[in-house]
Amino acid sequence: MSQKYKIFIDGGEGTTGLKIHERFAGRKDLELLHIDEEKRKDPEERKKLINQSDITFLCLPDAAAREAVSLADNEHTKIIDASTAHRTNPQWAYGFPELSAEHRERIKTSGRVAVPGCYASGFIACVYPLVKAGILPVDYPVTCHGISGYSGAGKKMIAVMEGPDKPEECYSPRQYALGQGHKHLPEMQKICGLKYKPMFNPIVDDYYSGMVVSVPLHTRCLAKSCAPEDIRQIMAAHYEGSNFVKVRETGGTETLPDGFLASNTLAGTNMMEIFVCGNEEQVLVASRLDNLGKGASGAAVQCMNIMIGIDETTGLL
Ligand SMILES: NC(=O)C1=CN([C@@H]2O[C@H](COP(=O)(O)OP(=O)(O)OC[C@H]3O[C@@H](n4cnc5c(N)ncnc54)[C@H](OP(=O)(O)O)[C@@H]3O)[C@@H](O)[C@H]2O)C=CC1
Ligand SMILES: CC(=O)N[C@@H](CCC(=O)OP(=O)(O)O)C(=O)O
Repeated sequence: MSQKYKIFIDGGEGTTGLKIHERFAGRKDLELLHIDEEKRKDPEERKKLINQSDITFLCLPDAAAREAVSLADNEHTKIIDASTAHRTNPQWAYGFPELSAEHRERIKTSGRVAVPGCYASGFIACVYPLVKAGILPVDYPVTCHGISGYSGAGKKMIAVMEGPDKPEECYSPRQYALGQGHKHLPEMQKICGLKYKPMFNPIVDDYYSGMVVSVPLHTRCLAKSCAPEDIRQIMAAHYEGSNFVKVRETGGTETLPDGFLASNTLAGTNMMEIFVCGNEEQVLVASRLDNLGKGASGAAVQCMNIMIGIDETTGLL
């Protein structure tokens, strides 16, 4: 390989940034640009490296991600942003290539790619195909439940959960965003084309990473009456041929040991699994993924691979 892509990870010492570093181990087609430890928050130094790079990853809080974009002052550098800052910005590609050929093409040709939120990835994976197929009406009052490992909240929560003064309540699952203002709601609604914001009930639990996102549906309120197997077939057709999104062969609880859908089994991978369970009246569509994998660093590297023309089936992730 003659050309090496110059890569800078802004926020490379954070949870998502470190996972991207891990994914790059052994990649001979990439040259990583390193920032001095003491200058890693210095806008001048970050600006220099951003503009030297072919591709910069932003693994930063939203405000710092916006600042980083403003520091890029050349036509060449492509930016892949893991934060929430640009996910509903029409000038940015939404980095979920399995949604449609148009999404994949936009990622391939864009200089600015926003990586989907972790819960948002799980939700959109379940809902987008059903809206597109005309099964889920856009004015359906959608509800969503999510359970995530604590790494989803980044370094600060990891320090609390793994520190010596871990509060007693952190040994239990904790529901949050109770006021229905979670930061992923805008992208969930916009990308799926829903008329109303979904009700979203996230729970963070006492394990490191992995998540399950589920969407309960009353079949009588769908555009046409659907059994779980009909919905599973729609999902399977949508994701047919996908390397990283797999729709489980059999619906119902048969695919799940003891009927439990564990949240941590895809940790460390870029995989997502879709399950369709329930009965003629009530269907549950659920996705399982790693919040740090397909929900963050895996998705970011997958987008980069698409941008530089690497075949997904090579397994470089
Ligand atoms: N964790 C997850 O599962 C997911 C995270 N994301 C998103 O990715 C982004 C990063 O998240 P995550 O890795 O979890 O967060 P972390 O808090 O673990 O890491 C953020 C990193 O950014 C650094 N940082 C903060 N401000 C600046 C600045 N001005 N200049 C340079 N570096 C800065 C922090 O420095 P310091 O080390 O000093 O704190 C830290 O190393 C966030 O926007 C998050 O919402 C998206 C999907 C999933
Ligand atoms: C467990 C936990 O706290 N999770 C985070 C979501 C992390 C994430 O994905 O943030 P992005 O918006 O950058 O995607 C939360 O609910 O805010």
